[in-house]
Amino acid sequence: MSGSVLTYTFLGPEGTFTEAALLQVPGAADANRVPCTNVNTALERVRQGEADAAMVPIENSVEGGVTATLDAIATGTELRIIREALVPITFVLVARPGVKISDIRRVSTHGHAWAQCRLWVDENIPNAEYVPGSSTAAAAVGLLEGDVHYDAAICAPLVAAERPGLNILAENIGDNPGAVTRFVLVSRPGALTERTGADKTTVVVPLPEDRPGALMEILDQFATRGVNLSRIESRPTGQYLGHYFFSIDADGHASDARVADALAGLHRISPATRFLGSYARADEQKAFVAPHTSDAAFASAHAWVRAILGGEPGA
Ligand SMILES: O=C(O)C(=O)Cc1ccccc1
Repeated sequence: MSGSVLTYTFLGPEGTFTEAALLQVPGAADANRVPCTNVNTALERVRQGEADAAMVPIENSVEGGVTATLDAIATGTELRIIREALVPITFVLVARPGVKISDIRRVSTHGHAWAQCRLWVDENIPNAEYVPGSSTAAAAVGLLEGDVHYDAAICAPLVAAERPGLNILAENIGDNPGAVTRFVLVSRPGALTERTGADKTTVVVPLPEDRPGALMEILDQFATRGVNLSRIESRPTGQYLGHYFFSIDADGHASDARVADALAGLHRISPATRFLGSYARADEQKAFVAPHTSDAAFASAHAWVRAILGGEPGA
């Protein structure tokens, strides 16, 4: 970190979809942008205070949760999501000049990109072997750097456009034309981000063990308070077989009474529940709030209970 210029880490190198997400953050174009070879390193630099925030992929409309990110923010020193960004995803197949589609034996890219181009690969290069890459851009740049053991890469159109040494062999090769990836900007815990009225709250809830109906109890905390969920995923804690946590996105902000009440309920059921932040929704969609779950309804209910406890006649 240097002076007032912010430092952001991201899953690099230059040209990843993650960098495109970072560039949506106001001021990021003029900030210090530090590419990292994996999500863990990007987050660790924030934990160590070497960067102000990290942009990392968290959820894909085709492939689902990005497990490396879900796991990295669920454990270790606490972090906070302060912002989200949505990036439409389109893929191209690139190779060195002279290489034809029929020459391709091995293809490298990020695992999520490979998973999203399955139909095109099966139809056009069915015998191609997959070589895992740390990112789409790293796979593409590798082709230019020489001694790699693959003949083609799948990456963003921008990477190819910026590098004359890469030939585009096929465009729009993603199986789903509407594919979108959601990225989150992750910082160290600090003041809660401001409520906008169109917010999202992310929590990690370890599932209490040997308790019938524990998952239903967790979901009930949201349901009875009229809080809609937009993502729920179970992940193994990695400690032993059968031990899981749930990673959950809920509509609303921790300062909304219905969300705060749901958080308190989660803490009672599972005291190791981790609050990962409340932040503005990228699509600016406001949550539907039923009258009986509004802030006013909670305030009136709490006042009524206080009156009872104070020995006043109940209304
Ligand atoms: O590898 C990249 O470019 C990334 O930013 C990760 C990724 C890969 C595939 C889809 C969306 C994000």
